[in-house]
Amino acid sequence: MSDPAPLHPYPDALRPDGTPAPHPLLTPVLGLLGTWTGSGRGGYPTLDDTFAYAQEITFSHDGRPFLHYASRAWLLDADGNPLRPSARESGWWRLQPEGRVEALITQPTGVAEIAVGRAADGAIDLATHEVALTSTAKQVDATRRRYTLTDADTLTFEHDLAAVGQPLQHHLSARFRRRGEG
Ligand code: HEM
Repeated sequence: MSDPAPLHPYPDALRPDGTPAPHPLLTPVLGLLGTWTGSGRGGYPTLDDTFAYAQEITFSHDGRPFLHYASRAWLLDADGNPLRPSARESGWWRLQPEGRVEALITQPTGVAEIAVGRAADGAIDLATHEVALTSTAKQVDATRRRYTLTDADTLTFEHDLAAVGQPLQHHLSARFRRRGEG
């Protein structure tokens, strides 16, 4: 008789040289695979102060031409200690020919973004195609996200935001190091 609760037979891979082999369309984003941790600073004209935060990001794949993306951030106090949980999001980056990316990203704040862009030469640039909001979400009109691999183990991130009546402008910048496995 078969096991009623079998392990998933197709676990996600966090490395380009793991199993399953990445789909060829993932070639322009292979450098992102894995878990990244780092910290950054953010702000917005509507906020009294800028803030410091830490963040963990994971990109994985299951052999098909999309990445699973998950991010969790937490705010830091002036001494760099955790203050409280902050933004979370997760989604799917669908890779198309010539490094074109279609990303679907959802947040627990009631925001669902579809972003489009391109991955090339270690940089991924995504801009909003459409935003859907739940009835209680804050107004978010657009974002722009730029990820840059400055070397194999270092990732930088810039995030611009058009929201709550403000035009597109800086919300976040961060720098991450690849977290070793095991
Ligand atoms: C690492 C990721 C992020 C961090 C650490 C972060 C942090 C913050 C913080 C600290 C605030 C001030 C309110 C509060 O204390 O919670 C804020 C406000 C806000 N953030 Fe972010 N955020 C992140 C990502 C995003 C993303 C991806 C979006 C939109 C797609 C976004 C949209 C907003 C909006 C709309 C506000 C409200 C501004 C206002 O009402 O004045 N944030 N964020």
